[in-house]
Amino acid sequence: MAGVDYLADERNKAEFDVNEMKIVWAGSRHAFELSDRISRLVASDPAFRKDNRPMLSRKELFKNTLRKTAHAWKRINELRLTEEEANKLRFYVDEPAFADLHWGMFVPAIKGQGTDEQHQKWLPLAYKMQIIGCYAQTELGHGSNVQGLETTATFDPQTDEFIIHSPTLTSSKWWPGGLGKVSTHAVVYARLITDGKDHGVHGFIVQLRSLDDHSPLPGIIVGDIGMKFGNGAYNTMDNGVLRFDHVRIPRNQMLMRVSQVTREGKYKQSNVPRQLVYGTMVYVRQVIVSDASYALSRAVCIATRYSCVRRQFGSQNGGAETQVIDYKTQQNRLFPLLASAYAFRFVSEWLKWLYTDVMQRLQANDFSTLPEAHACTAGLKSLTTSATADGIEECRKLCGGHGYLCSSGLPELFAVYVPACTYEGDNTVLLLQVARFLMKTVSQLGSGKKPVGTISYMEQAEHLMKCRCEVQRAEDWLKPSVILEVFEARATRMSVACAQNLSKFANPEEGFSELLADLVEAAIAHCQLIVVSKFIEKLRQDIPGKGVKQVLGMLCNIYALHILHKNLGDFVSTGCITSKQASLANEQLRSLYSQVRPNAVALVDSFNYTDHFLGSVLGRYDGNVYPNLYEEAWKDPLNDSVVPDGYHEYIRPILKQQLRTARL
Ligand SMILES: CCCCCCCCCCCCCCCCCCCCCC(=O)SCCNC(=O)CCNC(=O)[C@H](O)C(C)(C)COP(=O)(O)OP(=O)(O)OC[C@H]1O[C@@H](n2cnc3c(N)ncnc32)[C@H](O)[C@@H]1OP(=O)(O)O
Ligand SMILES: Cc1cc2nc3c(=O)[nH]c(=O)nc-3n(C[C@H](O)[C@H](O)[C@H](O)COP(=O)(O)OP(=O)(O)OC[C@H]3O[C@@H](n4cnc5c(N)ncnc54)[C@H](O)[C@@H]3O)c2cc1C
Repeated sequence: MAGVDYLADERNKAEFDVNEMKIVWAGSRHAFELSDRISRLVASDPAFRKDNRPMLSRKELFKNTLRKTAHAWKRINELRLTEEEANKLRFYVDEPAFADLHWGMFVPAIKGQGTDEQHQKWLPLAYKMQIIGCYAQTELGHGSNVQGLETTATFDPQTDEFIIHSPTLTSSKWWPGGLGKVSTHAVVYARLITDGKDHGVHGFIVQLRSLDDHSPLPGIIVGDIGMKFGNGAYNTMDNGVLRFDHVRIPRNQMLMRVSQVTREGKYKQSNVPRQLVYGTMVYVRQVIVSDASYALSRAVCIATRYSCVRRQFGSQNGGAETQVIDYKTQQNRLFPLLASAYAFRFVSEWLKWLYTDVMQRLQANDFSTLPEAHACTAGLKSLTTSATADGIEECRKLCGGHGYLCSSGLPELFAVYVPACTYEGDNTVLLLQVARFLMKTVSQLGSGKKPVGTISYMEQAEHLMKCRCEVQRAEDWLKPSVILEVFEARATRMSVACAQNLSKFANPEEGFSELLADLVEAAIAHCQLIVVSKFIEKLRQDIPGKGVKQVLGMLCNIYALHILHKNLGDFVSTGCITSKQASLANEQLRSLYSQVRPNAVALVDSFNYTDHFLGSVLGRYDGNVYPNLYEEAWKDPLNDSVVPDGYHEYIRPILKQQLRTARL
């Protein structure tokens, strides 16, 4: 029956104003209206259809992505969309493509590492997409260890050029998105060599393909690295391989904001930190945290709606069976993910603010907050992408068997999302960067250097090392001050314990290697504290709308207490809480699940996702799952004929042979 809302009862149960929550989720009324308008624009345009993706061959899939990107670009220009609107359009088209790397990495690399002159030359071309670029850093032999890259850029003073060369197989660039088949240019990271001296890795703008016929330029070998995990999924992207055979580029194509090579071949460094060469990664990690909240919220939306539609067991006297969302086990798996989606959304908003602030300071040559920005973006990228990848898979399981069907939208979402744990920095490697930052902070305690920003809690280290949690009743766990203190105490104690263990080693690097696993755990504790504290900060703001703040308060407590429950070992072994307090936290968590339950569907409606964007029969807004799931099955090309191709060659002979055997 068209037009019936099978989830209407669920929507009527909501205790808060959904329209106001939509604005909180979007970030502002402006952001909500923009997002709403663009999502409808995309959903109503048949050119952006995506339901056939898992069925397409790689070539068809890729060509389809080219077509969609060209169409998106046409619409962006026709409608004169702003950058914010264009970015939303890209988001709702929901198909990884070369343009992501062009806008998300190539342009920011030039902006962040180029000089004014280089901006003037390259940015107008890139903004009009008259050149298309990618970010060619990773090689076959090295990704995490950027300082270990092997590609060389040797200055030739005779011709005033750099010679870009791939000296070994392992120096082949490997993975850059958009490189395989599309990019005309790349920012290539290579070891700068002048007068026989190696100055380490720097960025260079290199043209790869002819702007006339797209053929690779002389000395360049370039192609796609092959199929990746999952059908459809990230295979819309042409991740590429690239080799250089003594390719010459003019000297002014080295990105020269951080350091320069003069006409005479002299190497000079500006008074900006060398780490700015890594600046594009900081930018993208911050974008990835925001994407994590969107990917997780999407999976949670599907699993929540479907859990209300799906019924199993519990029918009494012929009445309806139990909605699976009413099982406490389902709630215990689903609601922390719902809470995490909101938590990641708010922490990503804050991270965006932090990034903007750092950028403004950099303009004014204030580099003081760069280490914290690096630690926060690295740590939160790691924490949120790992939790999101696991969360999407959990949502698939929460949908039972039907979650395994492509039409649930969850397999493709998982396949497309899971590389986020690796790209832009392997999650463990990034946590170790946080750990280094923590160890440095601990070692400076008492030196007079005040820890600031997200690490300022360490200023209270003396208190946090010995404080006792005051919880006596389950409700005490609802106090933000209580939650904050135990998270701060746990993070401090884990960091200090690592620092004490490190000090037992004569060689600090040897100690660091030995303690890697503990260091990663300390880094996770610190990052979880950031997420919890930013959620609490959000709740201190004025949030209008009936019941909105209250229900967000429940989610904040669920997020914190669930983390506490999952990491009881840390909290109890560091003496931050007692086992009795742990069981009170669990009791409070159960009560919070019951309070959130009537609001569950409204909380996922607040994401304001169209059915097109969700791409899931199970997550449909109207909850009309079964007829649509049934219909969807018949669309599979395997059902085009009643008798399958291959019957005569393979099935019939077996059947006949079995008949003969049976007669014997
Ligand atoms: C239609 C059109 C629409 C148009 C619309 C237009 C709208 C716009 C559209 C927008 C769309 C966007 C979409 C995006 C999609 C993205 C997709 C994803 C693609 C994925 C791309 C990638 O995958 S791309 C490669 C990333 N590859 C890594 O990620 C390597 C990790 N590996 C390292 O990152 C380093 O190698 C590692 C480990 C730090 C060791 O670094 P190292 O060897 O130097 O060693 P150390 O650890 O000693 O570090 C030395 C000192 O540097 C400090 N430091 C280190 N990093 C720092 C940093 N970043 N910033 C500051 N400081 C840093 C550190 O804290 C130390 O500081 P100190 O000395 O003071 O202690
Ligand atoms: C889909 C996708 C898109 C990508 N797009 C781009 C792109 O556009 N441009 C680009 O330049 N690159 C790109 N990459 C490459 C990506 O950035 C790297 O793969 C990533 O940084 C991880 O590096 P790696 O592959 O060298 O992993 P490795 O470092 O080899 O990791 C292997 C294992 O070793 C562990 N490990 C490594 N070092 C340490 C250490 N010091 N301590 C403890 N454990 C360690 C890791 O935790 C991991 O478990 C992309 C990758 C993917 C998957």
